[in-house]
Amino acid sequence: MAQHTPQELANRLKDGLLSFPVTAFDADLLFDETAYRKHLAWQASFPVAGLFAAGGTGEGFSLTPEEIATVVRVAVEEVGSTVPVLAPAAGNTAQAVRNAHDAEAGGAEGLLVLPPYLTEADQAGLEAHVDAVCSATSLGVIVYNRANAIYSADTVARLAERHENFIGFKDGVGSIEHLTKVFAKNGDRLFYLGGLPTAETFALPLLQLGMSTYSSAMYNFVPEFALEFYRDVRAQDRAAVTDKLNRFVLPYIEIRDRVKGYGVSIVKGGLRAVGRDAGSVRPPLQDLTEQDLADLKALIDAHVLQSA
Ligand SMILES: O=C([O-])C(=O)C[C@H](O)[C@@H](O)C(=O)[O-]
Repeated sequence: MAQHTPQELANRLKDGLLSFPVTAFDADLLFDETAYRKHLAWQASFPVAGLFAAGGTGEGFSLTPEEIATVVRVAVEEVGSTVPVLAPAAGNTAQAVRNAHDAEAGGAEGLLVLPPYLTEADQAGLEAHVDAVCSATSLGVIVYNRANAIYSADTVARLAERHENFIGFKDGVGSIEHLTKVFAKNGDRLFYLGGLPTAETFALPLLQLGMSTYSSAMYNFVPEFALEFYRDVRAQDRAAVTDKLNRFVLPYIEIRDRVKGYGVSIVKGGLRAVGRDAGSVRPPLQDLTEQDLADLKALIDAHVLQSA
């Protein structure tokens, strides 16, 4: 049973950093519950506003619906008493609705609707997809605007009008024009979170567009740095943000961009580099090469851990 109403959840999430934990796998790439619990307990020992289990960084797209239900249940058991746990609603509409039911039964506080797989989709279809998820649950629902799921300002407004439990808009595209339209039309009815790869890169400019928070993948392995970065963003301390971008974030995305899919792999690489291994990524992703991992470790050692 959720402890927050959808509006309470929105209020809690909008003013703090959001954690998107990796899903730990063992040597056979099966869910490693012990390692996952250990990772979550560490993640929740810092002041984050919410924890999104089996999101993008959590390789939700590589998990079966049964695995997603298990991962979410385990996250709620492990950290749900201290931080709200949100679950993915992924894939086709039937699967997303099933994820919503499982999440509610497992004690999650909210849902993130991930883009459906493969097919192109336009507004009426996307609206029907989100309608189905919102109607299937009393949990707060956030849509992830990315890839084949681009929600127009009007679609967002209609969904917000119809569903009290529709609470948030997460963006993974970064179109200033689109975000301006969505925010101008929907204002404070929703909260807005940045979800571009390595969201720190865009956090300060997106704050001006109404995005008061973001999903931090790097929070997985350098939580104190990520929280300090978020504080600098919210204080609009441009000098401190620029210093951290130059020192760590921009060299980090240079490594991330060496191979497609490294946006997730580099996070598991970061955990390996700081001695908190959560296993390999599942195909179609691939692990960092030895050289890329060594470069990442040197970067973390020199510019994050030294100054922590
Ligand atoms: O679902 C997810 O993991 C994401 O939103 C992607 C990342 O958290 C992204 O914001 C990042 O890489 O910082």
